[in-house]
Amino acid sequence: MPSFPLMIDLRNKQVIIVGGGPIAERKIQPLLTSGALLTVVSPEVTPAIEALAREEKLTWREKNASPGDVEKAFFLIAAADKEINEKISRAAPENCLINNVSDGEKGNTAFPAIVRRGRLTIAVSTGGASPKAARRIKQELEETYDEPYGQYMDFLHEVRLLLKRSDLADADRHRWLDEVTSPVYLAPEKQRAVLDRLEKLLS
Ligand SMILES: C[C@@]1(CC(=O)O)c2cc3[nH]c(cc4nc(cc5[nH]c(cc(n2)[C@H]1CCC(=O)O)[C@@](C)(CC(=O)O)[C@@H]5CCC(=O)O)C(CC(=O)O)=C4CCC(=O)O)c(CCC(=O)O)c3CC(=O)O
Ligand SMILES: NC(=O)C1=CN([C@@H]2O[C@H](COP(=O)(O)OP(=O)(O)OC[C@H]3O[C@@H](n4cnc5c(N)ncnc54)[C@H](O)[C@@H]3O)[C@@H](O)[C@H]2O)C=CC1
Repeated sequence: MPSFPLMIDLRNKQVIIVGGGPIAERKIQPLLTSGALLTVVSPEVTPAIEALAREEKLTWREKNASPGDVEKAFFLIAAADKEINEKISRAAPENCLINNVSDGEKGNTAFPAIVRRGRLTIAVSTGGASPKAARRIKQELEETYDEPYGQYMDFLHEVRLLLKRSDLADADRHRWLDEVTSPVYLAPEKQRAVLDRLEKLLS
């Protein structure tokens, strides 16, 4: 499927996961911090999904999926076996986002491999060519964009907010915004120096 990458706000949206095996468990993982209302419909679930249900991080409906379970879905993840996935996908509302784990072409969304460093998100998709290659490329990116990038994003955010509030000329603002994208500013002491200079300049 020709696909378009997009960041989605899932807060308070109904996300229904049909099936509770290891693949459902893997798809649920990045959704846990999305603010979505997660419901798993499956007669059996993995111990990790059961634990999430106990912790009230998701709702578990302990049953075979039926059309009524997905009628309010904003996003359906069909993660049971092939036949069930197809049947339940047909019951989803029009315009529902659908991820079909047994046949990507039968849904309208695909999970990328994800690197997260605070506000930085890097998503890798191979368009169904090779999920294992997506994983390998993700691992390479994890080494390049390592843990300090999370804190660095907070610094960039702070700089940008300060500049937005300033009455600096556009050209000067852009000069600052360019300057701080240099990896030199991954170092907290360099960040401090920039923030001090900016605060003086803008006060
Ligand atoms: C289309 C897509 C739709 C979707 O599921 O969203 C899809 C579809 C399918 N995957 C299958 C198999 C495998 N998927 C993985 C792994 C991952 N699969 C992921 C995404 C996607 N998988 C979407 C495309 C993304 C892209 O193309 O880049 C990742 C990136 C994200 C995630 O799952 O979170 C995650 C790695 C994440 C990470 O490590 O970070 C492994 C590797 C392993 O498990 O070791 C295998 C076994 C090896 C193999 O088959 O290649 C099968 C056959 C099922 C069967 O055999 O029945 C189908 C069905 C089909 O081909 O249509
Ligand atoms: N997209 C991907 O990344 C990948 C997809 N797959 C595919 O994912 C699918 C699921 O894989 P696993 O989790 O390993 O399988 P699994 O067999 O361990 O899990 C299936 C789950 O579906 C539940 N289930 C069975 N009947 C149901 C019904 N009527 N309604 C609701 N739930 C029902 C079962 O209780 C179980 O929890 C397989 O079809 C496999 O081919 C496999 C590897 C990767």
